[in-house]
Amino acid sequence: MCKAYLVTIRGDTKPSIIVVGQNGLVTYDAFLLLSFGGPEGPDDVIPFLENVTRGRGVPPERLAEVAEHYRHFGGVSPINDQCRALLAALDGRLDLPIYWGNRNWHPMLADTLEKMRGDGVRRAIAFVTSPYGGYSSCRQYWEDIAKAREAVGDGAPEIDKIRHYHDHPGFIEPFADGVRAAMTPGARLVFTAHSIPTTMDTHAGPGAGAVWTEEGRERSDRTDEGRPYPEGPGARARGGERQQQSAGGFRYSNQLKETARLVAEAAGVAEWDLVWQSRSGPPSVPWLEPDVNDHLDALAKEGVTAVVAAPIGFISDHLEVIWDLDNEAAETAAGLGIDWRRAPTPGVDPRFVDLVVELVAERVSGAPRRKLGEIPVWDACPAVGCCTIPRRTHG
Ligand SMILES: CC1=C(CCC(=O)O)c2cc3nc(cc4[nH]c(cc5[nH]c(cc1n2)c(C)c5CCC(=O)O)c(CCC(=O)O)c4C)C(CCC(=O)O)=C3C
Ligand SMILES: [Fe+2]
Repeated sequence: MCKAYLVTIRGDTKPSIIVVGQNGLVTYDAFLLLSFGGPEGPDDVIPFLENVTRGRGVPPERLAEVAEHYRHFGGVSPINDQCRALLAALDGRLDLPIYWGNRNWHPMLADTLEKMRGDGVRRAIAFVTSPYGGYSSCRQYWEDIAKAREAVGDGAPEIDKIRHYHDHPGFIEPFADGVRAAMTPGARLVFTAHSIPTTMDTHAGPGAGAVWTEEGRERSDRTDEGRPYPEGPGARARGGERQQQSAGGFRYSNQLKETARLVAEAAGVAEWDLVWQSRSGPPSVPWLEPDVNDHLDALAKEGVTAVVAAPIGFISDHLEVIWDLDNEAAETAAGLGIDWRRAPTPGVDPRFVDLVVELVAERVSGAPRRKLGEIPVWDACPAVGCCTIPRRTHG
């Protein structure tokens, strides 16, 4: 016996019907892999970059620079084959038909939802290829879903998004193995993640989102989130210092600090840094710092001669990993006489593939929630003001 409820899902314009099974769980009839997308050839590069940066105020010079990074790889982003590999690894593992849609390049999410509607899919559970909260890594995907559903119109499938998994053992353990294998005595462990504008971080998660009430008065929805995350012994996480003075937000940098701490603990490494990479904004707009290249400079001055980098901001070897780290940062390190090693990303490590299967099971059959950290996670956005930011990231 099933019950139907009328609910409003975050980001959706219309209320939708949720079918809840006997056990009180929502019933899904499809699985959706939701990713960033990337060009698949030289002609795709510019239109892809235009999709990524529409309405964000990214200057043409920055686009030309990033286009050049893609051209080093024949205009092909590695992210698509990584999605295909994950889909192949999931084949036969889920009791649901599997679909794939992207934010910025084909297969575009709206086309996928159209196909799903044609196949009779009513409600799907989506796995997003970013483990973290924040505007770019979470809320923007909710917005993409809402926009794609609107484009498809009547009968577009309802989409729920799987929770953040930054502290799931299936994400932590592959990184920890890679770090353990790469560490040498005296090497410094340096975690990296995509930099974001500091305002995006101060507004990440519930707590910092000021919302307008019906009376038109501004108020803040505050929860436990928003307090500075305690740093582990020996840890020197950089960036996001302003959280000491503020009561809200910081879900992105706080989750990254937690991931870093968990990976370091699992790998048995006492001293580590968390720094940022792939910044794209102008100097006039503050983004999370220090940049990994500046940090290498500082480490060289401290006398560090070996670095192990672990790109915990990414689930697989995105362009940011193979260009910004494996080329740019590696070159910086070489110039400073630093021995540079990079730990692998999870990719299709069997534990990471199991993580996807497990997170689906969590939602469809109430399997226990496995998480190693203390920062709470939710199945849906908990607050109206979650991760709101100014649209323009470049001033
Ligand atoms: C937090 C975060 C993630 C992790 C979460 C997630 O995975 O979603 C991420 C992932 C990715 N970012 C990617 C590529 C790009 N990001 C850009 C621009 C930006 N990223 C930002 C943040 C993030 N980005 C921000 C604040 C901007 C400024 C403009 C804006 O506010 O949107 C630009 C425009 C040029 C530039 O400005 O650099 C490109 C081309 C690719 C594909 C890589 C591949 O092809 O393998 C992936 C996985
Ligand atoms: Fe990005």
